[in-house]
Amino acid sequence: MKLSDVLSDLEPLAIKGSIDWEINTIVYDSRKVVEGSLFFAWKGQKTDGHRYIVEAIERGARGVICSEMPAWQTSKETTFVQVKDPRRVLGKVASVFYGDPSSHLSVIGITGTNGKTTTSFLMRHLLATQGWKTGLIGTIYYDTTVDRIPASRTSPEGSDLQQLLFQMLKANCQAAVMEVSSHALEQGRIEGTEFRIGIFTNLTQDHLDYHQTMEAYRQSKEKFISYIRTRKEGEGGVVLNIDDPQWSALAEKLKGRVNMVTVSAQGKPAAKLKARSIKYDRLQTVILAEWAGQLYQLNSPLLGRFNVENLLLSLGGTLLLGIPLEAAIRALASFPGVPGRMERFYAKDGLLAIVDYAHSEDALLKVVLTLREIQSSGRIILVVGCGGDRDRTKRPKMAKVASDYADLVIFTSDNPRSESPERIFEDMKRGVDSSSKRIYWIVDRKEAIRKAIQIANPGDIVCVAGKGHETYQEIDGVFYPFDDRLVVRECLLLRD
Ligand SMILES: CC(=O)N[C@H]1[C@@H](OP(=O)(O)OP(=O)(O)OC[C@H]2O[C@@H](n3ccc(=O)[nH]c3=O)[C@H](O)[C@@H]2O)O[C@H](CO)[C@@H](O)[C@@H]1O[C@H](C)C(=O)N[C@@H](C)C(=O)N[C@H](CCC(=O)O)C(=O)O
Ligand SMILES: Nc1ncnc2c1ncn2[C@@H]1O[C@H](COP(=O)(O)OP(=O)(O)OP(=O)(O)O)[C@@H](O)[C@H]1O
Ligand SMILES: N[C@H](CCC[C@H](N)C(=O)O)C(=O)O
Ligand SMILES: [Mg+2]
Repeated sequence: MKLSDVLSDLEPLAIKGSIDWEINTIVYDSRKVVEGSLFFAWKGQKTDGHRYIVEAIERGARGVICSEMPAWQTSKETTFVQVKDPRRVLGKVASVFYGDPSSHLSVIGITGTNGKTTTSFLMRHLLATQGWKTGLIGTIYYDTTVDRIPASRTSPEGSDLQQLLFQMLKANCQAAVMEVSSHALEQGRIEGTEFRIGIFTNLTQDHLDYHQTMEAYRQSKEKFISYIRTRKEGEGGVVLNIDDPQWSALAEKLKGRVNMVTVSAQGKPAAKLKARSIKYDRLQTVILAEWAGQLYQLNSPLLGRFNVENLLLSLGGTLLLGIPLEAAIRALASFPGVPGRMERFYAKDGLLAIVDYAHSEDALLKVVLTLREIQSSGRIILVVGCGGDRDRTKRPKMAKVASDYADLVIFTSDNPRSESPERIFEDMKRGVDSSSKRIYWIVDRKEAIRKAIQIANPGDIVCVAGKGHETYQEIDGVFYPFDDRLVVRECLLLRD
């Protein structure tokens, strides 16, 4: 494909050089440039991509898309196209370059603060059991059904996303399930992608380091609506969790304009799909759900009331795709779970340890409330920390939830990144009575987990929250190997 073929999608402000040459590949990182690349340069938070234009040209970039034309001349023959926002056009151009893959796939996007990964795994499982070959893009990995690569971010940059969708199409996938983060919506990473279904989980505090206010955060999530295909009659649709006040307001706004399935784990009468009763123990959850005036029993190995929300949302997605509800409900019983989400481990003496990914106030609250409900007499021992270089205001709130609801808390490190763990502790201490005898502060996460499992009695539950599936501890730009699940297993063995 030639540069001239994507020019209208670039919405150029100015062009210097030839547009009559074949694009080999589309790149936004100078370190990945190869001969014949079209390099996109934008001003980021850490650095300015324009600084790397020379390097990109030296590596073989044939064209540069930038927001500021360089003042200097290159000795090589390079085309410069000036656009208003290079990042926002990246996805669109890449979608044209890769043959508009999303228009040939049923793309199901999931957004919201918590539950995206869980709902996306559920959705893929449901589609797979109906014989749909389905790719997956999200926090844990990108799976094209041919390749599975660990994810660097929840929602990939525009050109990476289009390439993944293209590979899924090449592998004869019918569908792709994707987590859509608020960062992606804000930065336009999903430009050029057409979604058949959009699922909205919930909206609670997170990422205020990036969005500053909850209103800005909400607005970024709401942008997702405009990417959902509603052109043809009966084509696209949205699934909204109306237990969340933000999404129930959105449901009102969208009424009559798009196909919609509203769900409620709290059994709200206005919801189309709602839980009428929920029972669960340490092993499974049993839900009586109502749809179109009929009751259905749903059994799931997933633990926790919050997972009822995720289960109903995924069923809502399959309903919009025309999959019979009975078949989907049957399939849910065999769902194997999500790595690092309420993942259970047992010691020989019966001690239950749970590894979970709760790293926001709401998620942590939902998790400890679940543990309270399944715990009969023993204690809840919680190991948790707060991430560095992330929303500082959630730290005292997370610490308060931990100390209010758990019997014993060991606060520790969770990816301190460029911050000192002690300084993160200071922020957390604002939410708790740090002199409490029920609270320990141990920077070394391995030590913290070891202590929790060591002091636990067989009837207690130890919950290690925040890192879930992660296999590293990020300190000062270095990713040290670290896996809560491995450490927990190791410590449980030591109890024998
Ligand atoms: C806040 C944010 O979204 N940051 C991402 C963003 O950074 P940025 O635009 O500010 O870019 P930058 O690092 O300043 O660099 C500017 C440009 O120079 C380029 N560059 C840079 C160095 C070089 O040698 N050559 C070069 O060309 C970069 O590729 C980039 O195009 O674009 C970069 C390139 O794609 C990402 O690496 C970076 O992710 C950082 C690592 C990150 O931590 N992002 C997190 C917060 C994130 O995106 N999270 C969401 C939500 C998670 C969830 O809730 O599930 C996600 O979708 O993962
Ligand atoms: N529906 C829900 N409501 C509240 N909390 C939830 C819900 N589903 C999951 N959680 C909690 O949030 C944690 C993260 O869940 P999950 O990974 O599914 O969400 P996510 O939206 O993908 O998160 P992230 O944006 O960090 O990738 C879980 O480990 C659990 O503690
Ligand atoms: N997507 C989230 C993941 C947080 C995971 C937690 N372990 C942390 O590092 O805070 C983020 O990047 O903010
Ligand atoms: Mg996720």
